[in-house]
Amino acid sequence: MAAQEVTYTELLSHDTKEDLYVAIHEKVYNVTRFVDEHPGGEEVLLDVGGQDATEAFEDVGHSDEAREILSGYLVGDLKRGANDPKPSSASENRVSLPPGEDSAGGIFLITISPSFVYAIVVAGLAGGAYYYLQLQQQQTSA
Ligand code: HEM
Repeated sequence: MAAQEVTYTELLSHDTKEDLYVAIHEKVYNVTRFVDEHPGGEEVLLDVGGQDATEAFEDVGHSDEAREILSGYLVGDLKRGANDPKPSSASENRVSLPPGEDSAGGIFLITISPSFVYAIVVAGLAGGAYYYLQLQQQQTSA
């Protein structure tokens, strides 16, 4: 089945609560039936209705579940004409990032730093204990 194409002009015309399209990562979604269910409220969805919502969607850091919900409302690919706005640089960058790269970086820092601190504390304790034992030995042999 060939993917349906939605022109930018057509996207713009679906900007009301009763008929709401958004574009995310160059795909167009009909989120009319989702507006009332959106955990982030209807207002934010109406704000980006009929527009490219990639940046707004990604800035919030939506879950994989949110992305799955989204895929259920797919209409087709966004078709930009020569005079239509280009994707914002932020959305382009995000498309090229492997999914989860941001959070993976965060997890890496969290797992590295406590173990690093732990290693320093253990080394310090071991060194202190060794020094203390040496002192005691010197005292008893004297
Ligand atoms: C159009 C497609 C969208 C879908 C399918 C969607 C779906 C969801 C879902 C399922 C959640 C619950 C948390 C999570 O699973 O991440 C959520 C939360 C949220 N969404 Fe969206 N969202 C969409 C667009 C947007 C846009 C364009 C904004 C603009 C700012 C937005 C703002 C928020 C906010 C602020 C929350 C957090 C609500 C809270 O935790 O109180 N969403 N969204």
